[in-house]
Amino acid sequence: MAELVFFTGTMDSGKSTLALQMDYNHRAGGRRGLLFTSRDRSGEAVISSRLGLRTPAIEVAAATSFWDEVVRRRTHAAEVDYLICDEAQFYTAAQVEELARVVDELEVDVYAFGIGTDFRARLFEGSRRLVELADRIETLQVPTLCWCGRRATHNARTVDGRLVLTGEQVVVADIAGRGPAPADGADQGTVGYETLCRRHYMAGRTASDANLLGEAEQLLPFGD
Ligand SMILES: Nc1ncnc2c1ncn2[C@@H]1O[C@H](COP(=O)(O)OP(=O)(O)O)[C@@H](O)[C@H]1O
Ligand SMILES: Cc1cn([C@H]2C[C@H](O)[C@@H](COP(=O)(O)O)O2)c(=O)[nH]c1=O
Repeated sequence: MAELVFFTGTMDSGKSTLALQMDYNHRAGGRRGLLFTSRDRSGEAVISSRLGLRTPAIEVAAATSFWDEVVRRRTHAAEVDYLICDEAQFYTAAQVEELARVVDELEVDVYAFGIGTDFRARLFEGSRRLVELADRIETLQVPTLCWCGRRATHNARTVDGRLVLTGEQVVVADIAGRGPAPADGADQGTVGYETLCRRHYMAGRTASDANLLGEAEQLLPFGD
């Protein structure tokens, strides 16, 4: 029986790596699949892992129909056994519903990968629908860590290292300090992301706040 599985974790938790490993193993087992992504950080239609792997993928746009993509290939006698769907947080609820239909009516396995929540700790539309519809939800095994050493559970957006809570929901960028700053953040400071534990996310304390405080404490005029 085909299934819809949602693999989720914070940014940088290994989702794209796992997506490419799943594809590799299924392909090696003689199955045929299609790879999809949406707004990959590289700016290209690829699934890219920070471990250096990258594989071309079909870019998911607002008009993309997963049903049509599978049916068109099957009409031309091409088998499709599974779909790998990266950056699934960016898919619409209707697209996720279509993925569920592809599983149930076409018997195609769908493996979806994405972050759950945005920089305001609100579920993305695609992730919400996946949580609601998936047969299984798997949390990535290797935890990312907050600067304090606790497991990171939240994706904070930073501008010049400071946590921000205003802005567009979608701003494609990397963990702060990795990769080029996105063009739309160029004139307002450098936009990046940082994974934090809930305690430090709620307190709005990023690694650079902690460093600044550390430096400030070292400069305190003890003895005065
Ligand atoms: N140089 C490295 N050596 C070992 N592991 C690395 C290295 N660079 C990245 N990684 C691993 O890759 C993970 C990020 O993988 P990636 O698939 O890009 O994440 P995601 O898609 O969830 O954002 C990191 O959490 C880390 O475990
Ligand atoms: C939290 C958050 C993230 N994004 C973007 C930033 C990255 O381009 C992707 C996540 O990529 P990853 O492979 O999981 O590292 O999502 C965003 O647009 N808005 C947000 O709030």
